[in-house]
Amino acid sequence: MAELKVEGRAKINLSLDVLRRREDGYHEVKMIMQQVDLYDEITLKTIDSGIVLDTNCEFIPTDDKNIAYKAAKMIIDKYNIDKGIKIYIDKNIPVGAGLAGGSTDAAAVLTGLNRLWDLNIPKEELMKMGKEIGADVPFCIMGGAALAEGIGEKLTPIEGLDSWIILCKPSLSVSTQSVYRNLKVDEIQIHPNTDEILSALKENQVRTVASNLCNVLENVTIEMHPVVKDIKKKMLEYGTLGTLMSGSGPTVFGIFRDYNKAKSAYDNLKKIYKQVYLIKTYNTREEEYGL
Ligand SMILES: C[C@](O)(CO)[C@H](O)COP(=O)(O)OP(=O)(O)OC[C@H]1O[C@@H](n2ccc(N)nc2=O)[C@H](O)[C@@H]1O
Ligand SMILES: Nc1ncnc2c1ncn2[C@@H]1O[C@H](COP(=O)(O)OP(=O)(O)OP(=O)(O)O)[C@@H](O)[C@H]1O
Repeated sequence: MAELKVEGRAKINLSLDVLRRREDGYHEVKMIMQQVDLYDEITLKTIDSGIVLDTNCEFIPTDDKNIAYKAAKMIIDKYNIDKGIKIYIDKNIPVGAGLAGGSTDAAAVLTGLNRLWDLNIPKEELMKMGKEIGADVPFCIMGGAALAEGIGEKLTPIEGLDSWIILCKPSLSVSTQSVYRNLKVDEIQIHPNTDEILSALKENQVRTVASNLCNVLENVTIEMHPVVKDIKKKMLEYGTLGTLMSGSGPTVFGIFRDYNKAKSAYDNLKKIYKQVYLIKTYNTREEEYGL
């Protein structure tokens, strides 16, 4: 039986601005997304019929509530596939962390099944399908780094950041919906300078990117979970160039140019927090794999 392994990478938000609340409850955003080299490994195996999902992670559903399952169902229904699929998710990305862990699994299933079953679905169509599953899914399909607008689905590929990243997640999960719900768009005090970050990225000016990091959801999550602020403080104490909460949180990332400084900060954070990762940004786009 045909089998394929696909990697689904996590993302961080170098900036996240919210422009307005829409009638449907979603928010119009303007954000800079960057993939990082922390990934779930998804194994896809063709079976006679049905969708079977299994994982090494006790915190995610294995039925149709798993968005990777939803992605497979969407492909099977839309393209009248007369086969089934067995999905195994080897999870490395923390769950409910602001790192698009679920979205990237769904994206990996969409692109993976397209390849496994030679469906030749254009990338734009896969991204459209992805948007129906979640706002972060189209970016996870595109990969690399992008300016994201609309609800996050209008993507412009950009020059990515080349640096070491430390991710530090406190032992709690955050519901993205509750963070957006608690955001008062009219009362946002400081908005990111998105253009400044974009031009710094073009020149690979890591320091300028690091000093302009800004996420308007950060204070909402800090209000609920002050530990996010503590981690940011520690990151600065341990020498990061800049630190920010990713997405709706609660994961905090820190940017480092120098590996030795990053390693020393990692060792120190590891003494306090359980989920700490030292990784690099990831800038290879999926076109380079011929997906
Ligand atoms: C916080 C980010 O991760 C930043 O990249 C995204 O904006 C959220 O992306 P996501 O988790 O893929 O979002 P979805 O799964 O589509 O939506 C989860 C919930 O977040 C809220 N949501 C999401 C995206 C958006 N632009 N506006 C919103 O208000 C909605 O209440 C929605 O019910
Ligand atoms: N394949 C999946 N991986 C992780 N979580 C999933 C998956 N499918 C469904 N979920 C559910 O989605 C919720 C959020 O998980 P996820 O890890 O995607 O959050 P996140 O990292 O905050 O994502 P985002 O940054 O896109 O908001 C969890 O409650 C989880 O049970």
